[in-house]
Amino acid sequence: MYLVTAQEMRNIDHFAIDTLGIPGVVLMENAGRAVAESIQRKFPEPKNAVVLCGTGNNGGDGWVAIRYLLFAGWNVEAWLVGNEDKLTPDAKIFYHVCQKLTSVHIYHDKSKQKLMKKHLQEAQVIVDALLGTGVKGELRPLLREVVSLINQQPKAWVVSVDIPTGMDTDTGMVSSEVVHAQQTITFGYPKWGHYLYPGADVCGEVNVVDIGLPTQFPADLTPKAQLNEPALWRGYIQPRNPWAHKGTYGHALLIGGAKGMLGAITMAGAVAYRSGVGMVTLTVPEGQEVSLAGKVTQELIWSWSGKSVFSAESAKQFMERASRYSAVVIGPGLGRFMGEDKWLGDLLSTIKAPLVLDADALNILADHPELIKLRDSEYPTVLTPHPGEMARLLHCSISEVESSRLSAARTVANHTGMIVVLKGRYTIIAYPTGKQVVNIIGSPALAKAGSGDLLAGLLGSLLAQRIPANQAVPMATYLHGQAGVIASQTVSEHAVCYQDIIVALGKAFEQLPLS
Ligand SMILES: NC(=O)C1=CN([C@@H]2O[C@H](COP(=O)(O)OP(=O)(O)OC[C@H]3O[C@@H](n4cnc5c(N)ncnc54)[C@H](OP(=O)(O)O)[C@@H]3O)[C@@H](O)[C@H]2O)[C@@H](O)CC1
Ligand SMILES: [K+]
Repeated sequence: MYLVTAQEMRNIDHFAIDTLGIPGVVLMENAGRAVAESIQRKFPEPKNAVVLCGTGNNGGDGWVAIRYLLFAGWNVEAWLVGNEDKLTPDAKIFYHVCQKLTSVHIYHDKSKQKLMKKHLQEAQVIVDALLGTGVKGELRPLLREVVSLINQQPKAWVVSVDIPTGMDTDTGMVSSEVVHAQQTITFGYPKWGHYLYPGADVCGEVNVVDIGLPTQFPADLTPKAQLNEPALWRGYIQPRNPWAHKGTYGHALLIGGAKGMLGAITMAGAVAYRSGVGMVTLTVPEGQEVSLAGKVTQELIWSWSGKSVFSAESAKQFMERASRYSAVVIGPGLGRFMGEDKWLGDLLSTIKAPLVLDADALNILADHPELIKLRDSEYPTVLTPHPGEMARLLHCSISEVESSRLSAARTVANHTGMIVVLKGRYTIIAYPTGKQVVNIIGSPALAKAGSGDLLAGLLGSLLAQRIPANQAVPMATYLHGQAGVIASQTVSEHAVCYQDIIVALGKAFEQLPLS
C-alpha cells in the first residue's frame, strides 16, 4: 500500500476528481460514512457523540459522519469551529443537510466555550474533523483552544478524521496543542505523519479506509513510498527445490567478532542459517578463533590475522576466496582498530557481491566518507544504521535524525547510491532511486542488544540466496519485525531474547505465502 505526502494525496484527489470525473462530494460522502461505520463497529449501541468540524473538507467528512450517526439513533452534538462563510463548496453541501437534521453550534470565539465543554464532558465519542491534510504550520488560537478542550476529556473515545488536528501530514511534527486520538481513520492511503514520531504517538490505531480512490496512476502521480507488506516481495519466496544441495542456497560470509563481541557474529550466523542460506562462514580475528569454535557448530570459521581485533592488512586474505561468497556482511561485533580505513577500503573495492555494512563498519564509513567511492555500484550495498550510527554518518545529533527520519535516510541513500535501512520505530528503507518502503511490523521486544546483528545476518542470508536487494531488504525487515511480534506473544515482551527471535523466525517464514 502506498504511503503518501499531503501533496501526493492532493494529486490523487485531483486525478480522481478532475481527470476521472469522480465528484468530490462522492469521495466526501464515502469518507464520512466510513467514519460513522467504523465508530458504530466499535460502539454497536448508540451513544452520545460530539463531532467538531472545521471549515475545510476535513470538516466536510465530519458533516457526513454526523448524518449517519443521527440516522443510527446516536445523540450527536454538531459543532462548526470557524465561520460559515469559509466553508468549502463540498463541505457546505453537507453542512446544510446537517442543519436540517439537528442544530449546529458555531464556535468562533470563547463565548461558547462553556457549552462546548459541557458537550465534550457528556460525550462517549468525540470526532475530530477540524483539520486534515490542509493544515499549515502551528495551530491558530481558536483551534488550539478547542484541541485543548478535547484533550481534557480522559474518558471519551477520540476519533480523528484523516489526521489528528495539529499534526503535520508529512513530518509527523506536532503543534503545541495536538489532538491525542485513540483512533485515526484515514482515507485511501496512509500518510507519512501517521508513522513518524511524534505524530505516530498521537494517532492511536490507524485505520485506512477505501473511499473509492483509484489504485493506479500515471507515472508522475505515483507515490514514492510504500508500506512494507509481503505483496512487495512475495514472488521471491519459493518452496525449496527437492534437488537442491547446500550450494543452491548461497554462501554468506559474515565478518566481525572482535574480542568481547563474539556474540554478535554468532547470533548473525545462527539467524542466517535459520533464514535459509546454504552455507555460512564467520570471519573473526585469529586470536578469537578458539573462543568462536567453542560457540558455534554449523558455521564454518575462517580467521584473518589479528589478535583481539583485525590487523589492517588482514582484509587482503579475502582475495584468496573471493568468488566463494554470494553475499558479505561486515560489522557484527567488528570493533574499531588501527588501519581500519585501509582494511574496509580493501574490502569495498574487492567484494563483487551484495554487501551489508552494519555496526562499526558504518562508523568507519562515517569517519572516512571517501571510502564510499571504492565500492563498485554494480553490486548492491545495504547500510543498516540505527539512529546513533545515522547521526554519525550525517554528522548531526540523534535527535536531529529522529525528528527527520525520512530526510535522513533519503539523504544518505542519495549521497552514497546505497540502500539505507534506518532502524527504529518505524524502520525506513530508502533506495537511491528516491523510493522508500516503511516497515511498521515490529515489537518493543526487539529493543535489545543483538537485534541489529540478527537483522544483518538475516539480510546477508537472503542476499546470499540471490534474492535481489530491492526485495531482500524489505523482506528481511518484515521477517525480523514479525519474528519480534511472534516471540513477544510466546514469551513476555520483556523477556524475549535472541533465541526466541530465532525460533519465532521459523513461524514468521511459515506464515508467508509461498509463490
Ligand atoms: N476532495 C477531496 O480532496 C477529499 C478530501 N477529503 C478530506 O479533506 C481533507 C483536506 O481538506 P482541505 O484541503 O479542505 O483541508 P482541511 O484539512 O480541511 O484544512 C483546511 C482548513 O484549515 C485551515 N487551516 C490550515 N492550517 C491551519 C492552522 N494551522 N490553524 C488553523 N486553521 C488552519 C484553513 O484555513 P485557511 O488557511 O484557508 O484560512 C482551511 O480552513 C482531507 O484531510 C480529508 O479529510 C475527503 O473528504 C476525501 C475527498
Ligand atoms: K482531523
